[in-house]
Formats: sequence, structure tokens, C-alpha cells
Amino acid sequence: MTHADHVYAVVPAAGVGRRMGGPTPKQYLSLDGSPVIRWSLDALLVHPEVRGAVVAISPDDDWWSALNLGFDKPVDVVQGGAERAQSVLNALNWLHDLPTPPSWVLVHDAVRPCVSPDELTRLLAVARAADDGGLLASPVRDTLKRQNPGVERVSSTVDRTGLWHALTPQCFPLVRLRAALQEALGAGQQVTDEAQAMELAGYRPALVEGSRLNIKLTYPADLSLVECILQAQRDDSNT
Ligand SMILES: Nc1ccn([C@@H]2O[C@H](COP(=O)(O)OP(=O)(O)OP(=O)(O)O)[C@@H](O)[C@H]2O)c(=O)n1
Ligand SMILES: C[C@](O)(CO)[C@H](O)COP(=O)(O)O
Repeated sequence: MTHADHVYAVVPAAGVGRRMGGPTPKQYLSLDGSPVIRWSLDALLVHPEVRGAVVAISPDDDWWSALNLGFDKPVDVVQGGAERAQSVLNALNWLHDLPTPPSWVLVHDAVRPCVSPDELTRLLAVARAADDGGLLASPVRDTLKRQNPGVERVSSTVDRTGLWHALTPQCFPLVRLRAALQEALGAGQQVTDEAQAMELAGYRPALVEGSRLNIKLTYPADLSLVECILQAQRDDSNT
């Protein structure tokens, strides 16, 4: 497999963690002695098809360099943007300028430390078999209610048929995703994941079922849940 066939991880890590609160951005909170971002990067870099990672951090980030993290694969840092999509595009631009850019990218939130090797393997196999790429996602299992703004009462029940929770990683051809994000951001379109940018460009990404345990650390209550999941994954790997 040539370098160009390899996959490169793109890790947006420039958020402030407003919903988590506290002085430390959630990607740098400690889980069982390691920062969240280390768990997420290790989960990606352990996969043999992932050649390296580029991490987008805030211009005000004082945590990354202080961590002095070492990896056995290349991990580079770029400046993130005001929105997650811009952070991702900045990383894609850096990859595009490499002497031999990777053909595919695996975009993964720095705050999803519980992604499993099996999910990566299944996503890479399906996404790269289709030019439109693909994403990990989880089918909606609960009845969904909609509220009217400012009123904590049900306004309606939303039909959940065909609805999925988008997760990450999301895997796309570097050239196509970079162009799709440039087009969406250039048009002032708010996109909250890479698949949405690809959809706006006319692609139909594959849905690859991911684990409900692949949660995004968002609120304080998520911390203990993520620690339990990571412990359970370690216990499983030791059996
Ligand atoms: N301008 C931004 C905003 C978010 N992210 C990253 O995108 C991922 C998912 O975003 P989210 O969970 O929304 O993180 P925050 O934006 O930090 O959270 P909040 O919305 O609560 O502030 C995180 O790894 C976050 O660091 C980023 O790279 N650049
Ligand atoms: C990309 C994402 O994880 C897909 O569910 C999610 O959109 C990121 O969270 P955000 O709060 O929208 O930045």
C-alpha cells in the first residue's frame, strides 16, 4: 500500500467546551491519568491503516505543548478556527500541501475517546469502497419529542423512521471533502459535520453503524460515563 493510499486522521480539538464548563477545555480533562485527547488519538493511531494525525488546536491553546505527548506515528498540529468546520478545513489544507497527501482522511472529534478498532475497520472498509465516503452513526432508538422554544413541554412527536445520530470518525476522500468544505464555508453555510458538507456537494455518504458507547464528551455528567466505558474496554481487552 502506498503512502497515498494510507489514511490520515484529522482531529478537531480547538473547542472551548462551553457546555462542559470549567477552566480546562474538555479535550484536556484527565481520564484515568491521561488527557481525553490522548485517549482519542491513541484509539485512531493504533489502527494499522492510519498513517498519522493532524490536530487542530485553538490559537489560545496552552495545554497541548505542556502535555508533551509522544506518539509512535507522526502527529502534527495546525491552528483551529472559530467553528469546528473551519478547524477541519485548516487541517485538510495542511494535508493538501504535503509532498504526498493521503487519499483519505478520517475526521474524529478529540472528545470521542471510546471509539473502537472494530468501528474503524468497518468504517474504513465501507467508506473507501464508495467514492462518497461514509460515517459512523447510531440508529435513533428512543421516541423523539420536539419542543417549542422556551417552553419545556411537548409540541410534537418526531417520526424517528430512518433517523440516525451522526458520530465520528467520518471518512472521506481528502480532495473531495476539502472542496466540499471550502464551498460550504464560502457560501456561509453552517455545517456541523463533514458528511453535511459532502451532502451539500451532492454526495451520499454511507451510514456505518457505530457503537452507542462512542459518545461525545459534552456535559459534566458524561465524564463518569466515559470513564466507565474506557474501563470496560480495557477489561475486555485483558480477557
Ligand atoms: N471551533 C471549534 C469548535 C469545536 N472543535 C472541536 O470539535 C469537536 C466537537 O465539538 P464540541 O463537542 O461542540 O466541542 P466544543 O465546541 O468544545 O463544545 P461546546 O459547544 O460545548 O463549547 C471537539 O473536539 C472540539 O474541540 C474545534 O476543533 N473547533
Ligand atoms: C461532528 C459531530 O460529533 C457529529 O455528531 C457533532 O456535530 C459535533 O458536535 P457539535 O456540537 O455539533 O460541534
